[in-house]
Amino acid sequence: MKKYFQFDELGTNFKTETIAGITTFLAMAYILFVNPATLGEAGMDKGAVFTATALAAAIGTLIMGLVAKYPVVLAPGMGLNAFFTYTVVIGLGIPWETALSGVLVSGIILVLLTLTKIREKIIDAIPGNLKLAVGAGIGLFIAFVGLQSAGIVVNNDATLVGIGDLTSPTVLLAIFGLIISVILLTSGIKAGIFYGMIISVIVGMIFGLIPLPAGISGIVGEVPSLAPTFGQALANLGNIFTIDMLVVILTFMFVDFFDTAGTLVAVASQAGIMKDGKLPRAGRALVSDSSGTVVGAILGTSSTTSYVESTAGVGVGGKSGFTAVVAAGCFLLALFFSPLLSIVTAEVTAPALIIVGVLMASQLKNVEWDRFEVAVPAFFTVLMMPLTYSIATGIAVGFIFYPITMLVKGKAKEVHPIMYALAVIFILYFIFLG
Ligand SMILES: Nc1nc2[nH]cnc2c(=O)[nH]1
Repeated sequence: MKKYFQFDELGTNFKTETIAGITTFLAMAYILFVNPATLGEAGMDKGAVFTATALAAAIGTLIMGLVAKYPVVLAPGMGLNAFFTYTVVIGLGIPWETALSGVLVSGIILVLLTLTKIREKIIDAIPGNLKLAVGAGIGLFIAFVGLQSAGIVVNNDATLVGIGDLTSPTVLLAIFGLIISVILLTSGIKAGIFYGMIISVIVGMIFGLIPLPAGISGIVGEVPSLAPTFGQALANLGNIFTIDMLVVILTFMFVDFFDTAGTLVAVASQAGIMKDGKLPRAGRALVSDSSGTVVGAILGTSSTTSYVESTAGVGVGGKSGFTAVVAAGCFLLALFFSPLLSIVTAEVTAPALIIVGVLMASQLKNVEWDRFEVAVPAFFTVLMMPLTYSIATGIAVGFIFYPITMLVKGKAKEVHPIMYALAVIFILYFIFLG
């Protein structure tokens, strides 16, 4: 095993890798509760989504650890679960079953694009600044969703948004959870989000905002049935042939594509496994990521993706695929803790959304802001995602601005032909569908 995971070459060992795997798991365990809460709003069965989330995370992560041998942990992403629920199901009125078929198709296309090496070519064609901006913009979008679900940001008819009722007990509980998580993370406790949630639940129970669990059966229990969601993605494939679904599938693909590219580079650089500025075994890592999406869609969850929180485990020394294998084991164990779903409410999960926003937005530091021709498309990509409540719109606006500013700056040759093609596609998208 030591040899398979190249412990000696990487300068790591069994104990460090195990601690790293547990650390990353704890840093992202919130998704077990946040994902059912978010997809539940789309009408999906929360128990089934819980099981699908844990299994998709475990299977995707196991493939990443064993095949690509990266210390990267996967789970259903918070950018795309919000897009799935709020834009696709609630906004466009598409049934969740059909939306799951869209996730499945996006995953299959991504696997095919990777196997044919087209995916790596497109990743190379997109300027680094825009890849960073997409990741950061998704972060802002997630944080905005979190602020709303906490009741901290609310509708205002004059200004569109405003501050919520800060005397409401549930809003106060969310603010308390946010502050506690921030304090823990700032003190260097990697699982700060997770511990913050536990503390909020306890405080919520003390103040009567959250029901007490009924003994041990309120904590540990049977694995919830997958029956309500399993296979729906396959059964509804016939419903995806509409223009709306075409745009939805392209968005799922695009977002997963950029998010994964940015996250893999960020985690691999931190782990010191980049070679000559490139990802070793890039194809394997990308296929592992997309396979997670395919498996997850069949089980019953929105797109599975590589998590920025993997940096938590890498921060404590994780370097090999064994870190991922340990985290995958933790997700399997977590399957037995579904009764906790009823006590992890929106006020408890909202801080997680807001803090993941901070983690993802940190990529902004690497954007070349002093180059105006780059700053403009990067800025619009980031800003338009929360303001239009659409990740796709953010990507589209940024990608339309990029060739324009570069052309005017006399740098037309630096823009890859794929980028011109994408700009035209996005302009057509706004004309005909916007
Ligand atoms: N990269 C990434 N990390 C996450 N952590 C939680 N959600 C996400 C996501 O959608 N993408």
